[in-house]
Amino acid sequence: LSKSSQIVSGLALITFKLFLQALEDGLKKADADPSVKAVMICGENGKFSAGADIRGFSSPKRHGVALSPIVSLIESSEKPVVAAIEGVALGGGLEVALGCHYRVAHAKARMGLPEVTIGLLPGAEGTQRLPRLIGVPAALDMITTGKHIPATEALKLGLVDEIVEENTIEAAIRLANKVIGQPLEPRRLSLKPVPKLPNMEAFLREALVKVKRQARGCLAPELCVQAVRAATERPFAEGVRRERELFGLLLSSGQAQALQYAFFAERAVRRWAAPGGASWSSAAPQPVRKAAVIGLGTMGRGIVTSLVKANIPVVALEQDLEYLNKGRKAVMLLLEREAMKMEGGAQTLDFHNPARLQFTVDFDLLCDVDLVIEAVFENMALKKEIFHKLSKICKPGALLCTNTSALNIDEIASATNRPQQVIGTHFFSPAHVMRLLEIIYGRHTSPTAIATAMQLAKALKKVGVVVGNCFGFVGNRMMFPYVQQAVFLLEEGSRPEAVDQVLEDFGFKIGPFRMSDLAGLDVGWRSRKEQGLTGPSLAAGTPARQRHGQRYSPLPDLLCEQGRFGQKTGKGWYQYERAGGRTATPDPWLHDFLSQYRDTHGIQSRFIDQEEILERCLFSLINEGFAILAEGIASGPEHLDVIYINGYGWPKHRGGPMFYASTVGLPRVLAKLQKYSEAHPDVPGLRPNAFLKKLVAVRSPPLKEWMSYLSHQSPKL
Ligand SMILES: CCCCCCCCCCCCC[C@H](O)CC(=O)SCCNC(=O)CCNC(=O)[C@H](O)C(C)(C)COP(=O)(O)OP(=O)(O)OC[C@H]1O[C@@H](n2cnc3c(N)ncnc32)[C@H](O)[C@@H]1OP(=O)(O)O
Ligand SMILES: NC(=O)c1ccc[n+]([C@@H]2O[C@H](COP(=O)([O-])OP(=O)(O)OC[C@H]3O[C@@H](n4cnc5c(N)ncnc54)[C@H](O)[C@@H]3O)[C@@H](O)[C@H]2O)c1
Repeated sequence: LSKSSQIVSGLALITFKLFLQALEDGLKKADADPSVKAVMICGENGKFSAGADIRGFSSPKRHGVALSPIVSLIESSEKPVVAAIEGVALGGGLEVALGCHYRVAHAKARMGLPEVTIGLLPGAEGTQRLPRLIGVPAALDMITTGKHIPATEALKLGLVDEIVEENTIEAAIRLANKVIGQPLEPRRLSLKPVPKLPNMEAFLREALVKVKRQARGCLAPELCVQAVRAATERPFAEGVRRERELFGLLLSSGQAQALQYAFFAERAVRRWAAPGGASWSSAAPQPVRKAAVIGLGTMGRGIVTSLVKANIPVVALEQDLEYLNKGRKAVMLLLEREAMKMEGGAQTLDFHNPARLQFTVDFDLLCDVDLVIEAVFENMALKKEIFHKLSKICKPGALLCTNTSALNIDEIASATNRPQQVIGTHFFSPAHVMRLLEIIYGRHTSPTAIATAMQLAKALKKVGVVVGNCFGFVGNRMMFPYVQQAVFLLEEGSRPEAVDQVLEDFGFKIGPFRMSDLAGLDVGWRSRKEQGLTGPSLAAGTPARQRHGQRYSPLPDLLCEQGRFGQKTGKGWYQYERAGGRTATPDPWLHDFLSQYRDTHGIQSRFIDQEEILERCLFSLINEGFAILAEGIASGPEHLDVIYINGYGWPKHRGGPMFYASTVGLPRVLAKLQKYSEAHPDVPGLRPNAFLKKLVAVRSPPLKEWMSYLSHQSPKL
C-alpha cells in the first residue's frame, strides 16, 4: 500500500503557514508521482486539526493565510483523497476534510465549524461545501452555533462515510484502496447542488430571525446565515466570493477581536496565581470522591445537581425535615430535567441510588466527605456556627467551601481549626447552568485548597477564576456601583424599563432592574440591614439619601417595605402576571411612586439620554475593576472579563468590561468619569480610580501590559 498512497501529515493545531506548505507540497508530489494511486490525510498525535491558529487573525501578518486554494487543490486531485479524522476536526481542519473525497472518523472524534464562536465564519469554503454535503438545515445549525458534533452524529448526517472503533488511519487506507479507479466527480462537493427544500426562502428567513434574536448584537451568526444563503442562491464560485467578503467584514468588525480575546482569557485564567508564590504550576489538587452540600435553597439545589451531573457522590443536608423534603423535591425535579436533556446521550444520571445522592439532616453523615459546600442564608453568625461544626465533624483533609456572595472568608475560616482548608466557591444562579465559579482564597487558604477548587470547577464543566478576599469579591463588588448608578438614574428622572433597555441593547442578557427582580430585592435588603444601612439599626436622624457622607438611594428599601421583592411576589421594579410570574411589564404604580419620591425629596426630574445611562452604569463598574486590579484582588483584567462574561451576562462579543474599556479608549473612560464625578461629587463610585489615571498618564498601554504599571507586585497570570 505504501506505493499506492501517500500520507500528508498535518498538525493537531495548525502552525498554519508550515502546515499549508507541507500539505500543498505533499499533494503536488503525490499527484505528480504515477506510483501513487490515492492520498490519505491525517493528523498527528491522534488529532486531525483544531483549525487555523486563532492568534494569527489579529496578527498584522495575517495576509499570507490562504487555505481555500489548498482545499480546492485537494478536491480537484485526480487521485482519491481520504481524510482520517481522529480527535478533533474543527474549523479549517474540517474544511480540509470537506475538500477530501471521502472521510473516515474514529468513533470518539468530534467535528465542527466553531468560527462563529470567535466572531468569524468558516472562511475556507466551509459555508459552501457543508450545505451541499449535509443539507441546509443541518449545515446552518452547525455553522451558526459552532457546536462540536460526535462522530456518530456526523455519520447520521452524512458528514463522514464511515466510523471506526480502532485504527482510523488503517481504515482510511483500506477505503482509499477500495475506491481507487472509481469516478471522483460525484465526490467533489463543489460540483454538487445544494439539496433543495420546499420552503427554502421561508426557512432562511426564519433562521435569520432566530439567530438575530439569540445573538443580541453579535454579528457573526447573522453573517453565517448570509453565507449559507449564498450557497443556496449562487453557483459555487460566486458563493465562495460572498463567503470571503463576509469573512473580511467580520475580521474587521472588532467583535472577532473581542471574542478571540475572550477565548484566550478563559484559558489564561486557568493559570492562577496567589500571593506568596502559590500557583497552578506548583500546587496539586486533592481528589474529590465524595462531597456534601449544606442548605438546599436556591443555590444549594443547583450545586447538588451540578455535582451529581459530574458523577460525584453527594450528601445533601438541610436544617430540618420540612426544608429537607422541600429541597429534595426541588433537586429531584432539576435532576429529572437534566436526565431528560441527556436522554439518548452516552452518559446517564444515577441519582436514585442513595450511594450517589443522599438527603439528610444529620451532620454526622459528613464525616467521610472530601469537600463540603455551604450554601445557607447569607448570615455571618450562622456561617461561623456551621463551619465550627464542620471542623469538628469532617475528616482532617476535607476542604470546607462557602458559597457566600460577599462575606469575609477569613472571618468564616476563623471559626474552624483548619483555616488553610477554607475557601470561597461562589456559584452563580442557577448553579447547575451558570458557567462561572469564583474561587476566593483567604489569608490562610492553602495552594492545595485552591488547586482542588479549580479542579472541581473543571469537573463541573465550569470556568474557575481565582480571586482575593474583599467585600463582594470581584463580580459583586463591580456590580454594586453599576446597580447603584441604575437606581440613581431613577431618582433623577429615568424609569426601570428605560435603563434596562439601554443595557440590553448593549448586549446584556438582562438589564439591572429585571435582574434585581429575578434575584429578589429582599436579598440585598437583608444585606443592607445587616450593614446598618437601613432598618431598625439605622441611627436616628440619618438623612434619607445619605450614608456616611455619601449619596444613598433608599428606593430599593422602600420597595421592599411595600412587600415588592420582585418576581417572587409578583411586583418589584416591574409588575408580573402573578407571584412567581416571569413576564415583566412596566408598572404605572411604580412610575407614580417615583414621581412622588422625587417631589418628597425635591429632586427636579430631567430627561436622561441613552449615552448617560450607558456610561454611568458601565464606567462606574469598570472604575471599580481598576480598583480591584490595583489592590491585587485579581491577577489581571482577563480575570474580571471572564467573570463578567460567564457570571453576569456581559455580551461576549464585547470582550468583558475591561476589554471594552480598552476599546472605548481609557482617556475617554477617564474623561467621562471625571465629568460625571464633578456632577455627583458625593458618589465615590464615579471618582476615577488612581490606576486608571496612571494608565492614561502613560498613554494607555495595551491591556496585556496594564499590570506591569502597578507599583506593587500583584500575582501574575
Ligand atoms: C480583509 C479580507 C480578508 C479576507 C480573508 C479571506 C481568507 C482568510 C482565510 C481564512 C481561512 C479560515 C480558516 C477557518 O475557517 C478558520 C479557523 O479555522 S478558526 C479556528 C477554528 N477552531 C477553533 O475555534 C478551535 C478552538 N479550540 C478549541 O475549541 C479547543 O481548544 C479544542 C481544540 C477543542 C481543544 O480543547 P482542550 O483540549 O480543552 O484544550 P484547550 O482549549 O485548553 O487548548 C489547548 C491550547 O491550545 C490552544 N488552542 C486551541 N485551539 C487553538 C487555535 N485554533 N488557535 C490557537 N490556539 C489554540 C489553547 O489556547 C490552549 O493554549 P493556551 O491558551 O492554554 O496556551
Ligand atoms: N440566590 C443567589 O442568587 C445567590 C447567588 C450566589 C451566592 N448566593 C449565596 O448562597 C448562599 C445561599 O443562598 P440561597 O439564595 O440559596 O439562600 P436560600 O434562602 O434560598 O437557601 C438557604 C438554605 O439554607 C438552609 N439552611 C439554613 N440554615 C441551615 C442550617 N443550619 N443547616 C442546614 N441548612 C440550613 C435553609 O433552610 C435554606 O433552604 C448565601 O450565602 C447567598 O449569599 C446566593
